[in-house]
Amino acid sequence: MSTILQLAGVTKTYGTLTALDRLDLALPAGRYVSLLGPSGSGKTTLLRVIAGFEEPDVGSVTIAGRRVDGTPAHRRGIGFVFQNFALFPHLTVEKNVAFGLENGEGRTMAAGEIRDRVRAMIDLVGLKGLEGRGVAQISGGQRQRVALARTLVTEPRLVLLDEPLGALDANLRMRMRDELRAIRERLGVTFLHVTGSETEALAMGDTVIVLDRGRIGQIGDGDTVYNRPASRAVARFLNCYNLFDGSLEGAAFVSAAGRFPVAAPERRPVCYGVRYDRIAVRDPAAAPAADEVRIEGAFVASEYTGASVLSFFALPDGRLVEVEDHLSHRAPPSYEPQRRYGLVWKRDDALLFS
Ligand SMILES: Nc1ncnc2c1ncn2[C@@H]1O[C@H](COP(=O)(O)OP(=O)(O)OP(=O)(O)O)[C@@H](O)[C@H]1O
Repeated sequence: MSTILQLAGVTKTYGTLTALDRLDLALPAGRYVSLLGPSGSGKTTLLRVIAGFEEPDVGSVTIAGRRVDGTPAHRRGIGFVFQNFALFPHLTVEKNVAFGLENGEGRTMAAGEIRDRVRAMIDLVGLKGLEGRGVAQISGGQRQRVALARTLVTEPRLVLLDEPLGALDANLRMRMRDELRAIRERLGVTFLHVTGSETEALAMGDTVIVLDRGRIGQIGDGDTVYNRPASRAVARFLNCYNLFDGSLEGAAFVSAAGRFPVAAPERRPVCYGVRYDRIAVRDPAAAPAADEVRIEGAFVASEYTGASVLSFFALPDGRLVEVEDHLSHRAPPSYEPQRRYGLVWKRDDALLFS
């Protein structure tokens, strides 16, 4: 598979702050890539460096085999879609989409060809019939599609999307996720999509990149990142793991929450993680099976998140353990406030981080 984007040793500092730290990255062509990371981890800086709005202090940026650092943004063959997409309010949907083709540098496309390409793109993003509307007379989701069509019509090889769904309500956001994936597949280009939402990143990306303090914390398919986060920092960011700091003592990992038996680890772990949805809630009198780990916690509260229920249990030292019940698997749980429960998971479901 060919590489559409390659970064080698890219560093970007602002004064004493290192936003990107000797970052290496190679992206295969024709993929949906989600870029995820905590606030301040460098996501926007990375997009700006790729786009050419910022130059790296050190390192190179190569797009489709051509080194582009030092090349102005508009000559890099990249498209952008941002959250606050500024459409031209006085122009129609069709004119907005045509803008880049009619006004782009060095373009000499015949009017008929422009019209055909614009119409085809409007069709592709699902706006057929709205060509003549002003962009003030269409919905937020439709405006988002105009912004996308306007970018895609110039046939970029790489499209950078910075929180493009951030301004949409939850329902529309879900629909647009599917549409963005479908549109990308039809065009066969690479999308690099920055999102603050781990569920969005895991749901949308063929490849998921997690940035951690200006470096790649992990890159892999969504399943791998979700099931096997590469570090404590990545697991913490995914927001679906209970993490216990501690150390190995013989055949157990010992933390303030208890002694958890472990299989012999390769390296000395300093953190033990168990995913919210790997924990079963049992009667406190029930003994665990030989391959299970068990602690006790008092039920505090539950929170519905749509497809699942998240329940919080307080351990004796006051820290909270989170348990997720997927509603497709069973009826919603009902726990008694303050009552103590056994919290049980399989020993082999736990992850150790060194
Ligand atoms: N123009 C700038 N001048 C100074 N510092 C900056 C500038 N742009 C970004 N930074 C700093 O660089 C670091 C990375 O910022 P960046 O915006 O890339 O993070 P991010 O992952 O996109 O965060 P968020 O999710 O909050 O948007 C932050 O600490 C930020 O304060």
